Formats: sequence, C-alpha cells, structure tokens
Amino acid sequence: MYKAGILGATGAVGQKFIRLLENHDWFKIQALGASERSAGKPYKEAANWIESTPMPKKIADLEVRNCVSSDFDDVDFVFSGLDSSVASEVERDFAEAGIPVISNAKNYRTDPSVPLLIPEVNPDHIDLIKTQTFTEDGSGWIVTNPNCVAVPLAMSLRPLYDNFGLKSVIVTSMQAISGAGYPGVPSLDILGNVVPFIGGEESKIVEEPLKLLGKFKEGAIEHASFPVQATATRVPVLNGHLLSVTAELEKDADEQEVKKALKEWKSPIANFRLPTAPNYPLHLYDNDYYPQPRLHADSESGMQTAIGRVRKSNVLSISYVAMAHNTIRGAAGGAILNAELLVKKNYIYK
Ligand SMILES: NC(=O)C1=CN([C@@H]2O[C@H](COP(=O)(O)OP(=O)(O)OC[C@H]3O[C@@H](n4cnc5c(N)ncnc54)[C@H](OP(=O)(O)O)[C@@H]3O)[C@@H](O)[C@H]2O)C=CC1
Ligand SMILES: N[C@@H](CC(=O)OP(=O)(O)O)C(=O)O
Repeated sequence: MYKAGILGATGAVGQKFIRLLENHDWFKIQALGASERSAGKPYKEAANWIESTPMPKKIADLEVRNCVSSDFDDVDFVFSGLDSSVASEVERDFAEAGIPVISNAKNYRTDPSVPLLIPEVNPDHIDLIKTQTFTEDGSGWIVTNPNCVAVPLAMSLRPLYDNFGLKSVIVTSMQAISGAGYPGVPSLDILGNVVPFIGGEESKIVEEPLKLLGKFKEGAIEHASFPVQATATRVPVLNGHLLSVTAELEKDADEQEVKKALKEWKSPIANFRLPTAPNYPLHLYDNDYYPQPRLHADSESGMQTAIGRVRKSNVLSISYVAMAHNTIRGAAGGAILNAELLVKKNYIYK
C-alpha cells in the first residue's frame, strides 16, 4: 500500500477524500493535516463530519497534524484539499521537501510547469512534471485537478474537439451548494432561489478547458485557442453541477454525428485498470429529461460525466447539457484517479 497524507483533512473536500480512501486498494491514509486550530486534536474532535456515512473508526482517533512538510516524513505523497488562501505556500513547502502533492486547490492550475489533469482527457500532460524544479532530483512535484465545472465541460468537449474542432463555447453552470464547502451559502440566500453569480468562478471555467484540451509539445502545453463565455450560477441542489453548453464547431456536423462522436469516444486509460476509473466516463442519455443531479450524480460512484439533450442549436452548431458530481468527479475522486494514474506511470513510489 502507498501511504497517503491528506492536507485540509477537516474540510468538505478533505472529508470526501477520507470516505473515498477508506477501503482503497492501493492507498492507505497515513496522516491528516489541517490548520493550527485543529492540529494536536484527535480527528473526531477537529472535524465537523458532514459525510452521510459514519466517520471511519481508524481515522477518528488519528491526531491532526500541522500542514508542514517536516511533520509528514512518513508519507509517500499527499492529497491537498487546502483552502486556497494557504495552498500556495503549503503545497510548495511539501514539493520542495520531496513530497509529491496532488491538489484540488486552484493555486497552481495555471502554472505552465504544473499538469492540470483529467486522466481521460489529457493523460499525456503528466510528463510536464519533468519540467518542475521544486527539487533537484525531481522527487517533489505538484499535479492539480480542475475546477468542478471545467471537469464535465472538458470531458464532454474532448470528443467534439477531436472530431470536429471548436470555434467557440458558451456555458451556463447550475452549481450545487456542496461546491461552496461548509457552512457555505446561507440558507436564506439559496432556498427557493437561484444566485446568478459565483465569485471567481467564471474565469476558471473560461481558462481551464483550454489548458486541458491543449497539446503537450516540446516540454510545454500549447493551449487550445477558442473563446469560452461562462455564466456561473448557484442553485438549491445538494450535489452535481449541471451545465448548459452551446458550441460552434469548426467542421459541419449534425445532431446524429455529434451523438455518434460522444457514444463512440474511447477513454485513453480504459485498459489501465485504475481502481477509481469509471467503466463509462461519458454517458449519453437519449431521454430528454435526463441527466438530473439528484438521479444521476452518483452514477459510476460519482465518477461519470452525464450528457443529454444533444440538439442542433439555432444560433451556433450544437447544444447539450452535461452534469457531474462536483465533490467526487470534480474534486476528491478526480484527485484520487490522478494519483492512480501517477502510480501507473511510476511517478509515485513507496
Ligand atoms: N467543495 C468543492 O466542491 C470543491 C472545493 N475545491 C477546493 O478544495 C479546497 C477545499 O475546499 P473545501 O473543502 O470546500 O473547504 P473547507 O473550508 O471546507 O476546508 C478547508 C480546509 O483547509 C484547512 N485550512 C484552512 N486554513 C488553513 C491553514 N492556515 N493551514 C492549514 N490548513 C488550513 C481547514 O482546516 P481547519 O478545519 O483546521 O480550519 C480545512 O481542512 C479549496 O481550495 C476549494 O477551492 C475544489 C473543487 C471542489
Ligand atoms: N467554486 C466551486 C468549488 C471550488 O472550490 O472550485 P475551485 O476548485 O475551482 O476553487 C463551486 O462553488 O462549486
């Protein structure tokens, strides 16, 4: 078993890591880290447990550590679910100490030497790690996973981009309240309501898919170059971000050709046997009422991106909706899948 630490273990994403790693075949939770407020306490006293399954017994009495690399010399790598106000400094400290960091936080996503990774979308970007200079021997590095809207957007655009090319994309996200962490959005703001703005979100939705769909050439990512227009909204849904997407394709394609491209798309990691990889990373629904967050966010253990309502657009080429579980596929589950690919590619070792 590989020994994993979790930074930000008391937060919403940290708790999801704990639940998803509880019975993992390759990874054992070795250490938990959080702020000075929590350090020194047993996990059960430091965390306000919000998962719907009980706190794992073997975790409850683990003492929470400070997020400093010298306190984590017994781990093979760390997952980070740190607050972005501290992630830059803390993640750099770990990487410089030779401890690989697999992060959810936004801080290093746009760094040209840091892979922004979705294994089914851009697995070759992993080798960008070799350009990082945190340690002389290459033992310390950072890999990030994307924003929770960028994930279903990039996964659904991958087959369209490869088959037809993209000229432009317009997306409106309807984002679940769990995306705002705990306690998150005040109930009086969100109950029976839609909030038409999420601070800082739209620029990530605009920029991250271009890096994800970019080409890895001569040690750098050449970003895709089509414009993306994003409107991010918060809706009273517990889990699952739903996106309404309209795209202009470079090559003409009708509804049937687009559906065929989505159905026939093959994941580049399908034969890797990674424990968290879904059998069907993309699922296309023909029922016009699907996908729905409450019904489908947990499909394939929360790791599937569901697509529906593919239809000709009256304005651009094609419209559809896409949906994925924001704290699993869009956060902790995505990071665990990244770690599995990194093991497979011999970047993580015991
Ligand atoms: N919620 C979601 O759907 C998604 C979240 N993310 C990203 O993941 C990260 C975590 O999000 P979320 O779990 O919702 O946030 P929370 O606020 O729930 O958790 C934040 C975590 O960071 C820790 N922390 C805060 N300050 C410090 C510090 N000074 N030193 C060390 N640790 C500190 C907290 O510890 P303590 O309890 O001790 O304060 C806690 O464990 C963020 O960067 C977020 O943007 C990414 C994708 C989706
Ligand atoms: N902003 C996202 C969650 C999040 O933290 O995103 P990011 O990982 O890009 O900071 C949401 O509200 O649903």
